[in-house]
Amino acid sequence: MIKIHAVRSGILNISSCAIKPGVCGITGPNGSGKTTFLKLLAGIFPPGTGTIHIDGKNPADCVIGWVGEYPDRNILFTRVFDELASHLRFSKKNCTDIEKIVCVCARNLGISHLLDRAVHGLSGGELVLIACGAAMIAQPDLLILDETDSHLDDEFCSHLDNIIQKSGIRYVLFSSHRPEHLAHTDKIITLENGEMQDHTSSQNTGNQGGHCHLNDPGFWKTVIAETSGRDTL
Ligand SMILES: Nc1ncnc2c1ncn2[C@@H]1O[C@H](COP(=O)(O)OP(=O)(O)OP(=O)(O)O)[C@@H](O)[C@H]1O
Repeated sequence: MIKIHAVRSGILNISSCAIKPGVCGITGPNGSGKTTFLKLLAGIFPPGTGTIHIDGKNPADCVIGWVGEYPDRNILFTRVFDELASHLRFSKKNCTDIEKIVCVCARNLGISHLLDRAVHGLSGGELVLIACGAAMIAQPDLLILDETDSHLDDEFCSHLDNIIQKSGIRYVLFSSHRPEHLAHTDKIITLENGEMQDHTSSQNTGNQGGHCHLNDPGFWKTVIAETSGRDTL
C-alpha cells in the first residue's frame, strides 16, 4: 500500500491518502499539483511536512521508473538498444544477460525493429515506448508516467496500457487530462489547487454511496458511453 499522511509541499496539501497496488490515474486542472504529487512519490524531493511510504519504505529507498511528457529530454543514449540496456549496464549485469533481457523487452514492446536505430528521428510514440521500456526493464516498485499520453493517439495509448498491465509492476501512477484513458484505471485521484477532491478510500469497488463520482473510473466510462456518437460533449 502507498500511504500518504499530512503532506504539505509547495501547492500540495494532502491530509491522508492510501493507494492499493494497481493502476492509479491522477487528474486535475493545469497547475493543480499533479507533477508535484508524482515527484514526491518518486522521492525526487521529500515533502516539507508529512510522510509518504510505499509498502512501508520511503520513496527514495524504492526502485522508481519515471517517464515524462517529453521522454526525449530524459533519454541518455544515441542508440535504442543502449538506452534500453542502460539500467542493466549500470547494475553491472553481464553482456549476455543484457542482450537477452533487452531483446525480450523490445519484443514485448513491439520495438525489436528499432533496436539498432538512432533515438534521434524516432516518432513521439516510439520515444515513449523506448522510455517506458528503459523504465520497466529496471523492474520498478512504482512506475510513474507524467502526462506521457498527451502526444499519443488512442490506439497507441491502449497498446502502452496493455504492455504496462502485463508487466506486473506493483504500482503504476500516471497523470492525464484524458477521460478515456483514466477510465481504465483502478483508482482516480483528482487534484485541485493542491488538494484532493472528493477523494475516495474505496478502490476497485466503483462508486460507493453516491459520492466521489469524479474519482470513480466507472464514472468516466459512463461519460464516454453517453457521449460517444455525439458531435460535441
Ligand atoms: N519548483 C517549483 N517552485 C515553485 N513553484 C513550483 C515548482 N514546481 C511547481 N510549482 C508550482 O506548483 C503548481 C503546481 O505545479 P505542477 O507542475 O505540479 O502542476 P500540474 O498539475 O502538473 O500542472 P500541468 O497540468 O499544467 O502540467 C504550479 O503553480 C507551479 O508553478
